[in-house]
Amino acid sequence: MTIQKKYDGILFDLDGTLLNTLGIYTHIMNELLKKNNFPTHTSKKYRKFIGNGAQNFIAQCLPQNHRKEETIMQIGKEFHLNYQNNYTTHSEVYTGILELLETLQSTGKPIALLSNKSHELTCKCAEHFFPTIKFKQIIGQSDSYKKPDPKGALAIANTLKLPLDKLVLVGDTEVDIVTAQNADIDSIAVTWGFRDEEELKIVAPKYILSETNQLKNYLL
Ligand SMILES: O=C(O)COP(=O)(O)O
Repeated sequence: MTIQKKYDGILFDLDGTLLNTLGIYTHIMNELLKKNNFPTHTSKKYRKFIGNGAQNFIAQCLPQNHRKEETIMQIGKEFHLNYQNNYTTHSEVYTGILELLETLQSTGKPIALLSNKSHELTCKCAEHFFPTIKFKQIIGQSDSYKKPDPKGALAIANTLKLPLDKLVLVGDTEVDIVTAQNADIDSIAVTWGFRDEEELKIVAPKYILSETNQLKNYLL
């Protein structure tokens, strides 16, 4: 696909785009499900459950007849606590991503993080997995921000002081692409994360890429 324009600022999704967290979601959730005598899932199944925040993730992991708010909140609390204690494990930066971020940084291109992982965990993961990267802004999920609400993307645009048509959001789920569309910025969908090309095509991202090394042609 030909690239129509280069961008002055980049908003990255975290899970499934920069960081492969499928292992930690699978590990923690299966432990919690076992503890509560609920059936566990394969990582292939978990892949589809991630992307729309912790509460939504937990609801989908539970058996249909146990999705009461009370149960979701209780398992959610334990999930968050376990994640906080183990966020450095069972997760890895996708090949080539750290080098790409370092190159973007060295060229002075501003980069930011916009995630539906809790704000606290998003910041911790950024610091641990990308210690050399100074993200201009990090926004994780909170009462104020949750993708696909465009508020987070617009707050980043404001911080970067860049017009919306100079920005692009790179993400791996339909929630990311719809967030970009809601904010009126371009999107690049990537297929190395938690969704397949067929699923991403439905929401019509501007570009779809299947390998991390293709990103530099669009971002640098
Ligand atoms: O917790 C999630 O829903 C995943 O977070 P993400 O927005 O970084 O993909």
